[in-house]
Amino acid sequence: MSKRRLNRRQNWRIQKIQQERTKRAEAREDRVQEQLQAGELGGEQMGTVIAHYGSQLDIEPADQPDTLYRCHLRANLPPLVTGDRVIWRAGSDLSGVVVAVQERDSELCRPDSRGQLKPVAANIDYIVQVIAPLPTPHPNLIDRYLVAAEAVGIEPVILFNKIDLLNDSNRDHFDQLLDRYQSIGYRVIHASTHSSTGLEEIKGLLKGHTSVFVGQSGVGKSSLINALLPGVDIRVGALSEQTGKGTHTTTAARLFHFPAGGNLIDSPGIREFGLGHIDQATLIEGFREFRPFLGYCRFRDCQHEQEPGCALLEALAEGKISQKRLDSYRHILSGN
Ligand SMILES: Nc1nc2c(ncn2[C@@H]2O[C@H](COP(=O)(O)OP(=O)(O)OP(=O)(O)O)[C@@H](O)[C@H]2O)c(=O)[nH]1
Ligand SMILES: [Zn+2]
Repeated sequence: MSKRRLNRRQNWRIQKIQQERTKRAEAREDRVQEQLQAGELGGEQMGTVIAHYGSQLDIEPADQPDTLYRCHLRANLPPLVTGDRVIWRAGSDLSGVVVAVQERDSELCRPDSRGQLKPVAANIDYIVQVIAPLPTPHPNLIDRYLVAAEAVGIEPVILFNKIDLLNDSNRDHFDQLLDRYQSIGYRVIHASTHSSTGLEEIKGLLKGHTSVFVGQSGVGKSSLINALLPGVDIRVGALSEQTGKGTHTTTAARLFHFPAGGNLIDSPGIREFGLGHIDQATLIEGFREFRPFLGYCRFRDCQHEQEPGCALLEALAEGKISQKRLDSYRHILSGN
């Protein structure tokens, strides 16, 4: 088949899918209108998006914790994500309709299958970056996560897990590494799920806030989450949904309540957050302690390499920023 015919055929298929989608949305909106006219819906109330399944959402009423209403969305609303705060109206049998969404304080985005950034969770207060003596963190990796958190304006917290694995040969290295972040102003918590160390401090920090846990594979995220959320098997049950084709595990984010207070939003996608592409301006501003010096170099296009009058190099000479962090910035910039 010619390329042109192939293209035409693809376009036709895409159009058809879009038409069907529109038709379904219209049918849903008709149903909502019917319910509204029949007076079947309760009054407006506040709620939170706990999870979403295609066109439907699980909404938790603000005054009825742990009860979920399977809701549709009014057609005029933008796509919603886990953590969104909404105004909704209850229908019968734990159903309902979302009628409005509140402005987000923050959002996490991930590239979709076509590489376009899409929000996956909203209203997050902390990005808890879990690191451990094993697998050994690459300093660049910590900085990458910090930059990613700074870029979305969410406070990062460094959770140093598996401290039971510290010994005389690695303790000094990690003390120095973490001191560096603490002196920049980041919160660092030491913990071990094996020896139940630091869990109370974590619970205290997370209380009253919504957090996500990120970090490389094997650092103990699941172990930590299971210790903080007893009774919820984070990897299985909670993340699966019933569909016509049987049960399948979705990668969509879900919000959980910690028994000690506060919320966790979790999904496999969120755990890997932060490793995507970042432009140069966002990258350098993501080094929090560099900010007071940015814009003060003699040359406007200063690359902070060896230029005279470089404010960043002066800050380095005066000990106001560390060589390690500057090296890390350069490494990430060069694509390493
Ligand atoms: N020594 C020690 N090992 C731990 C600790 N916490 C977790 N582990 C072990 O580390 C390994 C990885 O733990 P997980 O909780 O699965 O790590 P994860 O970060 O969820 O890994 P992914 O699911 O691959 O992202 C397991 O063998 C755990 O038993 C700890 O505090 N001390
Ligand atoms: Zn400079």
